[in-house]
Amino acid sequence: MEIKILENKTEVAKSFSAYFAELVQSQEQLFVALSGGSTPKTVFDYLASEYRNKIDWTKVFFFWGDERCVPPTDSESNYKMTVDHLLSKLPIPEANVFRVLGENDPEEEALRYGELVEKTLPLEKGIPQFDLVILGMGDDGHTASIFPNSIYLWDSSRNCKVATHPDSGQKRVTITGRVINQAKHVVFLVTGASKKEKVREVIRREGEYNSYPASMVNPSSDSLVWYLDQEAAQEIK
Ligand SMILES: O=C1O[C@H](COP(=O)(O)O)[C@@H](O)[C@H](O)[C@H]1O
Repeated sequence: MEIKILENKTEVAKSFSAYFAELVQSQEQLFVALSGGSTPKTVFDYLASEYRNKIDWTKVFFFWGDERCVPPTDSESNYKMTVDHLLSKLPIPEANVFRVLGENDPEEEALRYGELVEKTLPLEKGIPQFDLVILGMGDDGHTASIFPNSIYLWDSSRNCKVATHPDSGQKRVTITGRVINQAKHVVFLVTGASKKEKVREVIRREGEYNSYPASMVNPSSDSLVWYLDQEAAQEIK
């Protein structure tokens, strides 16, 4: 595991964007699973303004690692956030964007999306292989939409499952552990002081770490990078 500690969210965005651009350049095509959350928003803004014309976006295929079960116009939608901050500003073909249909029945959509991922991506040991999975970590240690009270979803034999937010009861569609850990590269983007305790526990394997889904991320490729700002990294320095 590699840990990059940057000054602030903007520096995280800069550093990750440079890594992303290199990755696109090194491959003929790049299958990426995006996350929602606060840090990607800044990263997407940065990519859109600084890399709009520096990346061949026709080589990039966007999927989502998790989505809230709401229409694509809802302010809670991870897809909407990505459109507003990134996709609407890029010369990327519509056919390269594979959103989770959050407006559909959650169980049917989890099945459909899992099958879509399986028929579109290359398979490695029978499991769809993303080139890059981008993850966030919630203050409670959740990642994608696998929450601590439903950590069993991690080990599902399916590519996608329906998850339920523990407080709001909102349904989500999430990729499962087998897909995350099969990716060629996995990146965590985590910023802010509210994450510092879980960052320490997960990275140092301390306290209740094994009840946090984020601690199950361990790609078989061994390529795992944590992008942290100073605030999130306070307790591991
Ligand atoms: O609900 C979600 O939260 C996590 C973490 O988001 P953050 O705002 O606490 O950084 C995110 O990774 C996930 O995609 C999103 O749906």
